[in-house]
Order: sequence, then structure tokens, then C-alpha cells
Amino acid sequence: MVEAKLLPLHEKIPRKNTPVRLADILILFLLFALLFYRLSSFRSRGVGPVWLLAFSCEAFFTFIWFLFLNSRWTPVIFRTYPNRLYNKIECGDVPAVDMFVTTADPKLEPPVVTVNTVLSMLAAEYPANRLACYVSDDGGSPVTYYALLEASRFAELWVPFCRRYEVEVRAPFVFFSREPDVSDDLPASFAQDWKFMKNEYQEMTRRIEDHIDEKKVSRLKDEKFIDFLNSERGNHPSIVKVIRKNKEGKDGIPHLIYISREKRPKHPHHFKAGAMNALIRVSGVMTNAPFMLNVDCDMFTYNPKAILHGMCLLLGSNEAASYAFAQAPQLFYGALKDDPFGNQLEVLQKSFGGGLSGIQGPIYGGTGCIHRRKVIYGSAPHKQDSDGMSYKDLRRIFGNSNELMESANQIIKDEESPLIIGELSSRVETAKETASCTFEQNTLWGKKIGLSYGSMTEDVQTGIRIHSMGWRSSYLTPDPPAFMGSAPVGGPASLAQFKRWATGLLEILFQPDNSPLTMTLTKRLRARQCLGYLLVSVWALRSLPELTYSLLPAYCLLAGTSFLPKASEREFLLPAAIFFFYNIYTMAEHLSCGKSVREWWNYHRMQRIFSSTSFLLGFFSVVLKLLGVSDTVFEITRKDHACSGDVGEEAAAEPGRFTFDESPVFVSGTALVLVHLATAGVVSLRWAGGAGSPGLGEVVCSAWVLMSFWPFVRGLFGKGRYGIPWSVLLKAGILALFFLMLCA
Ligand SMILES: O=c1ccn([C@@H]2O[C@H](COP(=O)(O)OP(=O)(O)O[C@H]3O[C@H](CO)[C@@H](O)[C@H](O)[C@H]3O)[C@@H](O)[C@H]2O)c(=O)[nH]1
Ligand SMILES: [Mn+2]
Repeated sequence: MVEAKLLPLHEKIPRKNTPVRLADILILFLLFALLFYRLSSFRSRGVGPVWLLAFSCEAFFTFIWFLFLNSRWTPVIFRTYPNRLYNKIECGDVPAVDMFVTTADPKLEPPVVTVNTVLSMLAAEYPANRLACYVSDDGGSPVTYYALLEASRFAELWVPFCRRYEVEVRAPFVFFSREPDVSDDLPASFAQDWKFMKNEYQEMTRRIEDHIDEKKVSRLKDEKFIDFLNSERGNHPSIVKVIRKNKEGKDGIPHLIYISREKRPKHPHHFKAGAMNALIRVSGVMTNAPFMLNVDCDMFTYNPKAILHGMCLLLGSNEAASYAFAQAPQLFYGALKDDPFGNQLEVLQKSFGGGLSGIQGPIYGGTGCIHRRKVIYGSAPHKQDSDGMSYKDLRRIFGNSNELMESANQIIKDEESPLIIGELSSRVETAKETASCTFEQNTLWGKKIGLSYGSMTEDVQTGIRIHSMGWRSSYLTPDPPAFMGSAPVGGPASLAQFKRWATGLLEILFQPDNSPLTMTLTKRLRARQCLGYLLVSVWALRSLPELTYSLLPAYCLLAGTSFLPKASEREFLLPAAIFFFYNIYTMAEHLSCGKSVREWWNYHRMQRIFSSTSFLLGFFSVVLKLLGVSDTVFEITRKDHACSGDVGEEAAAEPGRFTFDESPVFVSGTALVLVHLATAGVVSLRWAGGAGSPGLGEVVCSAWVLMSFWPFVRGLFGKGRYGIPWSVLLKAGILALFFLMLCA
């Protein structure tokens, strides 16, 4: 028998994908043929503005397709074998992991959501004395702190209960949403314990919801809340509170620590990246684990062995040692059927994440990721710096805290041995210092170490920095999935999220010391990985050709010209074939991932909507930032979660129906729909009046735009939040009129 410890902890298996490659190439070939046809037509019929525009858009689409093809050319899958780690666990030989949860606003992110996430982390299957859970609260709210105190108390019952009955999903709201499974192999006590626990859980959520008002919490007159008395949101000193210490060893409950970093109105706080850096420093002086797991407040552990699976990717072999981090895909629990807002991106993540895994590795997605601390501290791959750094360097890089410098030096010298730091409580004052808003001044935080600043997608930016150092990354895809979060519901939240992403991704492209382009030329970012990053970096730029291409059919129908070959010409088959194969291809891909045709259509149509709305605003935000007019802001996504009693009003009557508000993000989409409706009217009138029949290609395209933007068409007639507000209609109307005049 092969000895257990000799068996690999993970395997990286190339996936066969010949049919996908063939389909990718076929479409690329057709796109090139179309471009070639356009070029040769310039010679025969001259260069008109309409065909030139069409050609430019198609050239852009071809480029995108090429990037797409590159990203999925050599997919691999990772298999992990956590059982092979049990030897190590028995000897107490597994590395410590610091777990970070970020939350920022108890109104948009209900504390019950955060509490469920925290409980699922505390109950992880991993030696409890190797774990510490740090919650960063950018809201600085006593409400969140109160909820965590409750969570800590409940954990005393919950964690042993999960271990005793090997509970599968350890976020209580999931567990109690199903009827208990009373199978024969469970002890007779289970049914009774289940009832008791459910009751305790409900009591706890009731108390938390009872204390959702900050004033009520402050009135509790408990000295625990003193720190919050004179603090207001955005203006308060650092608060660090040890809520619970692990006293009972490896079968106990991990440490739980609350942090609210210092905030002052005049100091930029760098949103989530700033919060993460405070977490990294505070944990650095308190437990200093060599690995760090970070999740958003709504992203609970779905697979209790998630960390074990992650460790299988990061420990054991030379190959594992080259992985900077293990990233899990962002999957969603209890999400709406058929993904009406097209924001779950499961199919896309599978192809993109699996594809990049075959190059340098998946991108860092900001949540559900286990990092090696030394990577975040700037260490290069396969380099053991046994001497560590000089005091002067440490101070210049990490900042003026002896404890932090010392702990950072430990990490740089030797990554896997956990550092035993005395009493947690004795470190609180030091921790507060490192969480102050001036601590980062004249250090490399946000530049060379920690999470990088300057982009709304700090995650991707940081990932690029890491890959540029020559590190690789791995994809954490156990079955069941490691983590699950909540996807935004409704039009405003979904479009705002994609706007933020598009903004952040484009911001990166324009940062000389972070842009994937320069990183490939000057550092160790692989060329194909760079192309992979480009595929998402150009989201905001995609808005221009997408919008242009959706306007072209309307323009041609109104102006009596065409941007496609006539249906009677042989070349008409080219765009027709692209249209046909592209849609069949994306549909087949969805079906092969077990998705419905409906879900494919929702994905397709939301892609068109995002491109012409969110991405466009993202593009403008970046332009304004580059011009120095206004800076970009991180707008937090509202979490309508099954576990928070009040399912937001968005999700009320018709949860899958598109909703609107007065945000400018709706203007371009509304204008587009108005233009096409007007076009349909004019063209039918003309046709009835005996004018010649309009071009088939243009008519199909115009109808396709209306079908894709159907939520907006419905929005014209909807009531309340299902209707497009007057202010948006007015702005869109003016734009549409302007365009119609242009066509006349
Ligand atoms: O000033 C802030 C703003 C946000 N957050 C936290 O950041 C996380 C992500 O925010 P959310 O509003 O949920 O944004 P999403 O669009 O869902 O986030 C995705 O995209 C972000 C980048 O745009 C990444 O940071 C996230 O990890 C990734 O899940 C949440 O836990 C927030 O509490 C803070 O801690 N401080
Ligand atoms: Mn989120």
C-alpha cells in the first residue's frame, strides 16, 4: 500500500476540449472572413461612414473573440484530496489560517447575513486552534458588533452541534431552511437537538433584528459598547475587540475578533482594499497565520472542508508552492431561477476560471480566496529568505510598528510555521495602532504589499500584481462548492455592480505600474495570461462598439441605407452564419453546464444590456477620473438574503422582473429602445405606404435589439419601480430625438 503521505494532495488535470476549440476557430474564421469582405468591398464601393463604423465594430468583436478563445484554449481542472491531510491534522501539523470577513453597512448588508457567514467559518472543519476569524466593519456600527456577540454565544452550541452530527452546510439559515433529515445512521437525540437548535437560532435572529437600531444598542448601557458611544460613521478611532478566544484547543471554537479601522473624513480609506489591509495588519500582530482566507460578508462556507481543500492546493508539493492563492468561483445560494439578471455568471466563470487555470491561474476575485500571507507581503516565488529583512527596510515597507515588523519578518523568513503570539488581549492596543488611518503613510501598503489601491476592482488589480511577480494561482472547485454568496436582485443593483466592475477593470488598464500590458513587457505576467486579463479589462471599452452596432440597424432603416450585405447577395450568409453559430454555441455551452435555454437567453440579453448601459457609464467614470474631474466610488451592493427576515422590497412581488430607478445608468438603454421603437413605426408606415421593402439584415438586427432590451420595453409601460422614471425617460427621449434627427 502506498503510504498516505506520499499521495499527492491535488491533481491538475487537462480537460479535453476539441469540440470547443473547433467551434471557437470556426467563429473566428467567419469573423475574419467578414472583415476581409468589408475590406475588399471598400475597394469596389468606396469607404462610406456606415460601413467603416460597422467594420470597426466587427474588428473589435473579432479581437474580443480572439481573447475569449485564448482564455479557454487549454482548460484544466483541479482535484483535491483532503483525506490525505488527516495525518498532518492528527499530528497538529497543519498551518494556521486567518479568516477575514468584510462588512460595511448594516442597512445594505443585514447583520444576520454576516452572522451566518461568521458561524459557517467558526464551524469549519479544521483544527479550531489553528483558526481565527476577523470581522472588519467599515460601518463602525454597534449593531454589527452586537450581532457578533450574539453569534459568539450561539457558536458555543452551534459548533459542537455541527461536529457531532457532521452538518453539511454550516450556515444556520441554510441548515434550518430544510426539514431535518432523520436517517437511521443519526443518533436518536438528533431530532430533539435539531428542534432545540432551531429554536435557539430563531431567538438569536430575533434579538439581532430587535437591535437593528443603533440607538437601542447604545442604550444597553453595557461597557462593551463604550467604544461606539462617541463614534459616528466615517469619523471614529480604531476599534478592535476580542469577542472570543479559543480556549479549548483544536476541538473548540476559533478566535473571533471585531475590527473597525479608524476613519476620518479627510483621509481616503480605499474602500474594501483599505479594509482588507487593516485586517491583514491587525491579524499580523495578533495571530499572524501564514494563510489568509477572505470572504465578503454574504459569502458563507458551503463545504465545511473548504479550507482543507484549499490547503490541498497550497501545501505539499513544489507545484503547490508556486501557487500564490487558491480562488473559488463566486457561486450563489438561493438565487433566482434561470438567473433573470444575468449576474450569476456560472458558465462564464467555469470557462474563464478553468481556462486561465491552464495558463497562470484564475484571477483573484475578492472573495472565497485563500492567500499565502508572504505573497501579500511581497515575497517572490520559490525564494526562501532565511535572514529576513533589515529593520530599516521592514519599517519602510510595513510601517512603524515593531510588532508588525517582527511578525512580517517571521512570515518572510519561514512561511509555514505558525507564530505563537502571547495573549491576544495584550495585542489589542498594537492592533489599533496598525488600524489607524495614518498608519499607511510613507509605507508600501496599497502599492507593493497588501491589496492594491486605485481601482474599484482591487481584487483583480492585486491578482495582476501577484501574477506579475511570477506566481501562479489555483482554482478551488470541490464538490460541494466551497463557498456561496448572494447575487444582487433587481435592475439598479445589478447594473451598478457591473458598472463598478467595468470601471475598476478599465482603471487598471490605465495604470502604468499595474496594467497587464506593461506587466507582460516588464515583469513576469505571461503573455496569454495578459490576454486573459484583457478580456475583462476592456469591458468598459466594449460599450462603444456594442452601442454603435445596436444603433446601426436603426440608422440604416431610417436613412434608407444598409450596413450588411443584401439578403440576395451570397455574402449575406457570412453575418447570418456568425449570428447563427454564435448563438447556438453559447446556448450549447449553457445546456452542457446543466442550464436551461431560458437561462442562456437571460445571460445573452443581460450581456447586451450591461454592455450598453453599465459599461458605458464605467467608461465615462474612468474618462472623468483620467481628466481629474471626479474620482470613482465603491457603491456597495444591497444583499437581499434569504436569511434576513425582510427580503428587500426588490424581491417582493415579481422577483425576476426588471426594476428601475432614476440612476443615469438607465438612460442609454432607454434611448436605444425608443430609437428602435420609433424606427419600427416609421418603417412600417413607409412600407404600408408602398415604399420598397427594408433590408432583411437590418430588420432582423433591429428586432433582435428590441428583444434583447425587452426589460426596457416593458419598463416603458410598467408602474412603480417596474416602470422607467420620468426623469430618465426625458433624458433618453432627448437623446433619441437627437439621433432620429441625425438619420433624417
Ligand atoms: O468601503 C467598503 C466597501 C465594501 N466593503 C466590502 O466589500 C465586499 C464586497 O462588496 P459588495 O458590495 O458585495 O460588492 P460585490 O460586487 O458583490 O463584490 C465583488 O466585487 C468587488 C470588487 O468590485 C470585490 O471586492 C468583491 O470581493 C467581489 O465579491 C463586501 O463584503 C463589503 O462589505 C468594505 O469592506 N468597505
Ligand atoms: Mn457581494
